[in-house]
Amino acid sequence: METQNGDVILQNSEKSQNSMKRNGPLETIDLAAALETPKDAAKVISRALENEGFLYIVNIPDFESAELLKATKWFFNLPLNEKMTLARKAFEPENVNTFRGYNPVIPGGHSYKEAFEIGMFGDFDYDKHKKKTYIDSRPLMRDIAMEGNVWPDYDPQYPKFKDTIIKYCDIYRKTGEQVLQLIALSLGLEKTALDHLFQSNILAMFRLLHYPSRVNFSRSEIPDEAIDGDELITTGAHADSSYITLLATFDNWGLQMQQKGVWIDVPPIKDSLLMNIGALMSELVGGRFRATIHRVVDLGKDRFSAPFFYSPSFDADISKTYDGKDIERPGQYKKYGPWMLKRTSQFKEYSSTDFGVYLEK
Ligand SMILES: O=C(O)CCC(=O)C(=O)O
Ligand SMILES: [Fe+2]
Repeated sequence: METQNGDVILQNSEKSQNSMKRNGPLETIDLAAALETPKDAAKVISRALENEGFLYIVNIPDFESAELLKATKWFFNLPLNEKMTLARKAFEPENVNTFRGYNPVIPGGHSYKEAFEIGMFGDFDYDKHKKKTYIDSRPLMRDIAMEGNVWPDYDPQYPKFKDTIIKYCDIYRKTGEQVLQLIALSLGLEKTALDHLFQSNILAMFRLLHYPSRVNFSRSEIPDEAIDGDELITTGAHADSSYITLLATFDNWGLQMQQKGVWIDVPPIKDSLLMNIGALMSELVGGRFRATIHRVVDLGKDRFSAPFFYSPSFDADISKTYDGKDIERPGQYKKYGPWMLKRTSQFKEYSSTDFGVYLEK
């Protein structure tokens, strides 16, 4: 397997010079070239999303994964008590940030990771927080979704953390905007046809991840659900929820995607972002594109990654497919925000979060 994987990574780095060709098991698009020849890139995107459901994006202006990795490692290296000052309220009841911030490792599940999550609404605003609307003493979902970000204290040893993260939010977001237009083209629409979903106040989420390894744990400390044959799982099999996911895996293996029921390694490619789509985007395109199931396995060492979930505005209308057919779904949510919060509240990390009982539809 190692030789085979080694071959794949070699092919990938060779081919990344050469845009829009088949790239080992996955397609690649060159983002800078896609601006020049968007129709060609759109064809690659639709072929990839109809088949594997994953592709690489390379040649992303200003994207240097080493810079982002440095910031990611710096954050997770902070002492736990410092990180806990940024923890979401569910993990640290004295804190006021409910939706964005730090998620510590939760022992005992297939998911074994810590995360720092950043949204698109600037810094945490304590005055706005105090003015939140409550119904039966529970905050409105809309207010939670638009919560700002908490940041670690300024560190003169590494003053660039916040600026670097904001810079990468911007790079990912621009990449998302460009990819969305390529997707619109690939559906035979005008390139700006889907832009209205992402007009303002987008609920995109940037997530830094650190997976500590459990390989040296005793068997009794590892839950059965984290074991699949020889593999130790650190993020269980799932499809992403929302629209477009852009993922930096840095130089790490560990990501596996399911193809025809078989788990396939997704090799790292330097300075690339992996792209896949979530279940909602799959619905929006009438099932034409796949929201591919994937998981992460324990590599026997610390693993870092940085996904960005490029998600639309709270009020984006999710009731119809791109070609105007009604979408039937449990709960009949018509707007993205309530749908997303309902879905998020079902995840273990959010099980103790109060998302409010007032479900706008
Ligand atoms: O860490 C990774 O490589 C993948 C993470 C992932 O699938 C997710 O956060 O949805
Ligand atoms: Fe995922």
